[in-house]
Amino acid sequence: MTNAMPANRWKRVVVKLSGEALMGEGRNGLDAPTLARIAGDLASAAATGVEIAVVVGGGNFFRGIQGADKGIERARADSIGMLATVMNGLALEQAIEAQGRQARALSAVPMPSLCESYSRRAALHHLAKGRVVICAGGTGNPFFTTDTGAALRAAELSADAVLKATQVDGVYTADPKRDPAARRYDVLTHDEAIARNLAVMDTAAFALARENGLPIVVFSIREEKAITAILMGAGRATYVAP
Ligand SMILES: Nc1ncnc2c1ncn2[C@@H]1O[C@H](COP(=O)(O)OP(=O)(O)OP(=O)(O)O)[C@@H](O)[C@H]1O
Ligand SMILES: O=c1ccn([C@@H]2O[C@H](COP(=O)(O)O)[C@@H](O)[C@H]2O)c(=O)[nH]1
Repeated sequence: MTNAMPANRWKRVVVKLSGEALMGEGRNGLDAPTLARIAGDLASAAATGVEIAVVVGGGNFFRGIQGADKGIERARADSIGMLATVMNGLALEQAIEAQGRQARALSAVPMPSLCESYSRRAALHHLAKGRVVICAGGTGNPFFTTDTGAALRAAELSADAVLKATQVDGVYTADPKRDPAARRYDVLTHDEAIARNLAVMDTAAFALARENGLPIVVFSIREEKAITAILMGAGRATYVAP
C-alpha cells in the first residue's frame, strides 16, 4: 500500500462493488457465504464512522455488452444489466441487515414495490443515520456502467473517494488475468490511466472522477475485511490520485 493514501481523513466514500465478486468461486449468481463475508466487511467499515454508499455491479448476472453481442438491442440489454444490479442490491441490503447494520437499497430505476427510488436527498438522509446506502441500477441509463455510476454518485454525494472493490489487487500495465507479465502500479494519475487505456475502469468513470477531483482506490475484495483495511490506510491497492 502506498503512503500517498489519506484514508483516515475520509468522512464519506463510495464503494464500487464488483457484481462478479458476489458469485464467489461459482460461475454466476450469488454465493451466500461470499455475500455474508462482504456484508460483514461493509458493516465493519460503517462501524468506523465513515459514511458508506455502495454502487453495486451486475457482472455476476448480466452485462449489456454481452447481450448485445448475442443480438439483443443494446439499450434493452443494458436494461437487463441494470435489473441485475438491483437483484444484487436487494441481496446485499438483506445481508448487511443480517449483520446488525441498517442498510437501504435505492434504485436509479424506480421500482417502488421493491425498494426506494434513488435520490440524492434520500441517500444523504440515510447516510446521516449511519445506514449503508446501496445504489442500485447504475446511473439509470443505458450505455453506461456501474463504474461511471460510482463516479457519478461520489461526485453528487460529495464523497472523498471511490473505492473500487474488484477481483484484482490494483491497476496493472495490462489486464493481469490475460497478461502474466503485467506490472502493478502503486500510484498513478487519472490522466495516466486514461492515456494508457488501463481497462480496470472505463474511461468515462476515470474522466468523471478526474473532473471532480476524486481519488480512486483499486483493491481486491477477495481479501478478508478488505474495505475496512482500505479505510484504515492498510491493505494492498493502487491509488489513482487527481
Ligand atoms: N490494466 C488493468 N489493471 C487491472 N485490471 C484490469 C486491467 N485491465 C483490465 N482489467 C480487468 O478489469 C476487471 C475489473 O473491471 P470490471 O469493471 O470489468 O469488473 P468488476 O469490477 O468485477 O465489476 P462487475 O463484475 O460488476 O462488472 C479486473 O477484474 C481485471 O481483470
Ligand atoms: O448506468 C448503468 C450501469 C449499468 N448498466 C448495465 O448494467 C450492466 C451491469 O453493470 P456492470 O457495471 O457491468 O457491472 C452493464 O453491463 C450495463 O449493461 C447500464 O446500462 N447503465
